[in-house]
Amino acid sequence: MTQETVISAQNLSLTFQTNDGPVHALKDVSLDVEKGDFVSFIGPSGCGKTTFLRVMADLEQQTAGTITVNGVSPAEARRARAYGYVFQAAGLYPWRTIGGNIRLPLEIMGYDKSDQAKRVKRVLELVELAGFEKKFPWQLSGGMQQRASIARALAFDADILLMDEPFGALDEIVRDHLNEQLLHLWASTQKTICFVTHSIPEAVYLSTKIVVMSPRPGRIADVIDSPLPRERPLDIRDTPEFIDIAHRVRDGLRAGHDDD
Ligand SMILES: Nc1ncnc2c1ncn2[C@@H]1O[C@H](COP(=O)(O)OP(=O)(O)OP(=O)(O)O)[C@@H](O)[C@H]1O
Repeated sequence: MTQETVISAQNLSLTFQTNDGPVHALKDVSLDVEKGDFVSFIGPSGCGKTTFLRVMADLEQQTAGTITVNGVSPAEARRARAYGYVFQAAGLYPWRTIGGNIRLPLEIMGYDKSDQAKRVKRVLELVELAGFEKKFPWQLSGGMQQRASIARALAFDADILLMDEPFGALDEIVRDHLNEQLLHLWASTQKTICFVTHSIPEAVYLSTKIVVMSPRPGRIADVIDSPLPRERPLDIRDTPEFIDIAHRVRDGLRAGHDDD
């Protein structure tokens, strides 16, 4: 099978100039993400996970190195609406209903009204918010708002989903369920997903590739190609294979800390 590289970073560095001096958020990061990969980025706070995602999304510019998204610059990929982005905070417009928030990118992209309605219904079911379409964000819990923001990023079917700790604020049962749903969605749509998390089990459960990062400056400490099958029931988390990968992630995180 020929692989198609969707995101390619070569010796990518990003240094923020601050009043307290330069902050080396990313240093010499090289990574290829293939079409259909589910890549998790895991590492301690401040290791540059969000910054890396923001460079992919053209929300930050690297200070050295190169990066392409779908073979073009992040700016061109953004203009081509190559990706949906789910932020840590839900970021819903308070004056729009949940349905209205999810519909917004579809309206901007010119989907017809009946297609908009179908898509809103489908993604609301996917995140278990069916029936909440007419509610306003402030009428939902924080976790439900985050699920709505995930629905919004799923609604327009971009090939790439960039997800920055989307499930961090959710309780464990809902999180497990959304993890399962996300895997189903990924398997059925063959999207490429880049996913930031602090959770080792979440990274191992979801990913085909786990990128372990270390701080100061943000570098890649380990890249683990998961040997787990793509079809994953939740109880795969009790298997020796799963536990082995989790150990390797933990070792990578620990090695990064030793450099401090
Ligand atoms: N706009 C900015 N200006 C200056 N420094 C920044 C800026 N954005 C991020 N940083 C710094 O860059 C480093 C990497 O930040 P980043 O948010 O990418 O880390 P992270 O791994 O996503 O952390 P967390 O897990 O806490 O979300 C941190 O030291 C942070 O303080």
